[in-house]
Amino acid sequence: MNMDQLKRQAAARALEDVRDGMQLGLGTGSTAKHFVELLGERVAAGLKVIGVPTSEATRLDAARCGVPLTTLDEIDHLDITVDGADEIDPALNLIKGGGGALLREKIVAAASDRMIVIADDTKWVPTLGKFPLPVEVIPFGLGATRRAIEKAFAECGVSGQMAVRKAKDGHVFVTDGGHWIVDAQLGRIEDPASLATALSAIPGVVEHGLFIGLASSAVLAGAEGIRVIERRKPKGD
Ligand SMILES: O=C(CO)[C@H](O)[C@H](O)COP(=O)(O)O
Repeated sequence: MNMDQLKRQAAARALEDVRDGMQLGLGTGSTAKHFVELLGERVAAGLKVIGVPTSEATRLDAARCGVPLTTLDEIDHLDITVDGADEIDPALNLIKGGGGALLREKIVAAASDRMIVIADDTKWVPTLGKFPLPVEVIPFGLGATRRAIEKAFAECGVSGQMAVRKAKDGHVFVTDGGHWIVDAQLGRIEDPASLATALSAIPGVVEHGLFIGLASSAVLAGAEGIRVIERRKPKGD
């Protein structure tokens, strides 16, 4: 089975949790796209759901697949968000943003009762950080923001090259929100929660790709089949 078939399998497994009447967050990326397509087939067969897309790309895909859409201004919560990830650790902390949609993805995930992460099992890692960490920034004052990011990295015991993301045409990649992304090659992030807090405190940082405590479960498809991993909730949660 190739990688794309594994992604579709993970998406199909997540779809089993979707019930009539649910309000869904729709993720971004090649795995989430499978979910949107499969959801569209169920909608065509009569399933009643409504979705909030996490990017303009997903909005177009969902419309093409006949999935009814709304916004977080029109509804007050989401039942489930189904989204992909670039890395998933055993605590179900994530690196996301490889597709550049991290800001809307995090807003939508945070507005959801549950977030199901769908992926092929190559995304499962013991420690986050091999995948470059995306940090979404305001273009104004980028030099100062980069220095503040470097300081936050040093305080959290990580370091690595940073580069402003470029689009395929060589121009700077611009997010749906009109911001830029700095990708940081950190290698290993021993304490992702502390790094997330430090990055969130920097004025020019709009958002970062560390998703801490947001994923409820992960559906991982691999050669040996599908594994569903539930997040262990901290006491009192
Ligand atoms: O965070 C994301 C987009 O911002 C994606 O979910 C992540 O990059 C995984 O993408 P794919 O399913 O194509 O591997």
